[in-house]
Amino acid sequence: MTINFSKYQGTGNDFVMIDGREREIALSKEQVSKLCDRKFGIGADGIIILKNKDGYDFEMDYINRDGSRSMCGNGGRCAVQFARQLGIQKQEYHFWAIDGEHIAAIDHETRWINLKMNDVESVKNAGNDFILDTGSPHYVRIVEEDLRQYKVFDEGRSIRYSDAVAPEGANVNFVKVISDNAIFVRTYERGVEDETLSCGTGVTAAALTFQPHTKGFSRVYVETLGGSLAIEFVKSDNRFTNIRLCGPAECVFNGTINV
Ligand SMILES: N[C@H](CCC[C@H](N)C(=O)O)C(=O)O
Repeated sequence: MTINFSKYQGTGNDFVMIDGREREIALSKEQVSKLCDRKFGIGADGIIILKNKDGYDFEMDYINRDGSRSMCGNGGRCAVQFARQLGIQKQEYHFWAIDGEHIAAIDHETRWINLKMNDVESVKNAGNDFILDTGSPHYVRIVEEDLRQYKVFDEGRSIRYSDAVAPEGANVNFVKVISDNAIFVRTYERGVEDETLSCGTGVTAAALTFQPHTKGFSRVYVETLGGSLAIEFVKSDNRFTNIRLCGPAECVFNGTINV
């Protein structure tokens, strides 16, 4: 199958973007793996297929490189930018994803995309750690040591396959607090089965939980290995609403591939 694609990245989390609006794109696990392979393929953490959806500007179908599906926050920003590249020009984008409806807008000054994430109704405590779903399942651990030296892969993989998050598993986020409104986050991603340079739903989960006693509106600045992001939200009791994941999304190159 010959596929035209665009390679996008959102703070270093990278995706093969495919326009599936006029043509049904059905990829096998082997084809997904090949496209994401960093030596034998294009190289990406996952694939995003844009589809038509009645009542929405588009539907975003995110596939991890192991073939599993989930919502993807960085991917959602890239999908909006890709839709604009395809000629869907809107002030506000309404799209459908595996976890429901999302609204997004492009800030033409900063060129950041502000993506509304679905509400988070509860956070589960696991010892001093947190478990929550921000469109995909997340485990959040706040660390005291130097996060740049931390064994993210080993520790992350161990938690990802632990009973604490069985049977679906979870993405695992390690958080170093910088200040009362800034954190540094590194993430082991389920479905990629490695650390990624950033994880959108992950930094959202980290921002919501690193200060358990906040109330009302917060804007948290997040540093990742792949770049900077900001997360806004309103907290009341253990519920989070008006969650916005704000950050860049850029096209790296366009191409054609046989897979
Ligand atoms: N690997 C995640 C989905 C992608 C999450 C991440 N890329 C993001 O930006 O939210 C999972 O299967 O739960």
